Amino acid sequence: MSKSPIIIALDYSDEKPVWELLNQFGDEQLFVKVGMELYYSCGNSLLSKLKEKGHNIFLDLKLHDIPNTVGRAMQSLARLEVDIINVHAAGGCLMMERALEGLEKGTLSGKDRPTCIAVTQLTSTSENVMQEELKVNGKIEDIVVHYASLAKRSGLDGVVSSPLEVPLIKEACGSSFLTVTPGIRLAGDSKDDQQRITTPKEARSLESDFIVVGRSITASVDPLLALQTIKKEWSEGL
Ligand SMILES: O=C(O)c1cc(=O)[nH]c(=O)n1[C@@H]1O[C@H](COP(=O)(O)O)[C@@H](O)[C@H]1O
Repeated sequence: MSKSPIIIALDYSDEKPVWELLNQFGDEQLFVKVGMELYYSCGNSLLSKLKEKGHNIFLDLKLHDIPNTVGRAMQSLARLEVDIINVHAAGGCLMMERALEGLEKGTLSGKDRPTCIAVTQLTSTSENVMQEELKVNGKIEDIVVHYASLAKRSGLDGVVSSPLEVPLIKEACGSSFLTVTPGIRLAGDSKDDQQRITTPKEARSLESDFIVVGRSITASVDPLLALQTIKKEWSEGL
């Protein structure tokens, strides 16, 4: 089964709106993202139901702790058999290496290890905030590429970044190093709290592997039309 390049962020705090949204897409097998808000409310039972429906899952918990804790947490999470899982690259190489080891240990025999990716700089972070609040000096694209290189060196499969940084990441880490890119908006949509954004078409042109889309679908008056528009734009971005 080929996985959809469009990952729908199910940013809800209970199950009801999840099924109200997904029912609008009929029997289509989707790639969905379960983040902290939904996972902390609905837990593993929801993941099982999503899998039963044939959906692919990105479990977005953005682990960031000491290497031992992250490694052991990943060992537990591996048993959930999700497709993608993530950490913060800011935790450093040892933490990312332990994350991967934990995932490998926890993956049930005969099953695939979840793809493990690292968040570089959140798409809600502007260069100014990164420099002034986080006291990370440099240009944001250089920092993103640096974190991507650390993730690659640690053996991870890819990173989360804005589409804007994808060409530089691919140049530094190779074309097969995965880029999963939130910060996606259709023309005319509100930026909300996002800072580094593109349209789906621009993201494809910049060679993102996957786009993560939340509010452009979930807050739309017509989520089905929004998804169709995103798919059309994606196909035009080649
Ligand atoms: O890891 C993520 O998925 C993520 C990383 C990042 O840098 N920026 C980011 O927006 N995300 C997630 O992507 C989704 C974007 O949602 P919208 O802004 O509504 O499209 C949210 O669920 C965020 O948690």
